Amino acid sequence: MTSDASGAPILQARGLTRRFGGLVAVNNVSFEVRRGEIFGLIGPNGAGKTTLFNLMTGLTPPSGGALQFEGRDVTNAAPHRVASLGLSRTFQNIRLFRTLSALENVKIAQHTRTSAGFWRGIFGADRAEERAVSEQAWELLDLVGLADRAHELAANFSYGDQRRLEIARALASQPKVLLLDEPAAGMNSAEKSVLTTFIRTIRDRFDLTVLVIEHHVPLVMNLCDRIAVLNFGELIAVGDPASVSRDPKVVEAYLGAEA
Ligand SMILES: Nc1ncnc2c1ncn2[C@@H]1O[C@H](COP(=O)(O)OP(=O)(O)OP(=O)(O)O)[C@@H](O)[C@H]1O
Repeated sequence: MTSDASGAPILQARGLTRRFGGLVAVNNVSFEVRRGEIFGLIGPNGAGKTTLFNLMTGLTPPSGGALQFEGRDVTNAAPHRVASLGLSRTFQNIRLFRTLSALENVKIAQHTRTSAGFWRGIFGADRAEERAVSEQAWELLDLVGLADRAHELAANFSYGDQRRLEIARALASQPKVLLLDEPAAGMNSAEKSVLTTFIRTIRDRFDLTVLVIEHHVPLVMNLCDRIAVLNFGELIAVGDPASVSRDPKVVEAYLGAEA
């Protein structure tokens, strides 16, 4: 894990709250994420994990509280602003362009951050720019093990492969923080164990901070530097995997239910 000279957190949530009518999906949640760490977010179904990701990426405005990214207030920032500052994510329900190839999916994500823009991502930019974008896209596909299937339609990929393609696409925008919403969903056990190594590799290679929502507890315990546990919208524990897994509140709320 790396940290900047000041040791300041890269992300800081203070009292984040989101209500949907009478339901408090995220209730007064405060935590800090350190630069370079792999930070897990776990909790039972409906605990508020995805809502918290949506609050952090501007998809859902908070009902209360504040969020800082690298010391900047991003509490009410729109998704494109959050993305341009360096937060990129994948989704629990995969959001690929299903009728485009793997390569085109990655290229479009690259063009959303270049001056060329989204449409030139589809219709083509100038030669030099196109070559650079293409090289990076192939590199990312190679990294996620999909280079040999670059020209296949995303719709034809297995769940596991679609999730890897989503990660390649999220990396294409060169984020500082990568948020992964259930990256192991739909993966078999061999793919899950490869995933742990893979997430560590991309963290090191791209100097990333990684936040991960994941239901598969052994994977989270093995992968994460620290873990936050949500239950009914409230943060009930934050700490290293060993201390969190021993925490009686966690055992009762979540791990106990899994046993
Ligand atoms: N747009 C919405 N409108 C109303 N209620 C919502 C909305 N989004 C989420 N909720 C509710 O907020 C609560 C938290 O949902 P959320 O999806 O954040 O939980 P989660 O921990 O990600 O669950 P899961 O593990 O099942 O994905 C749930 O009760 C859910 O039904």
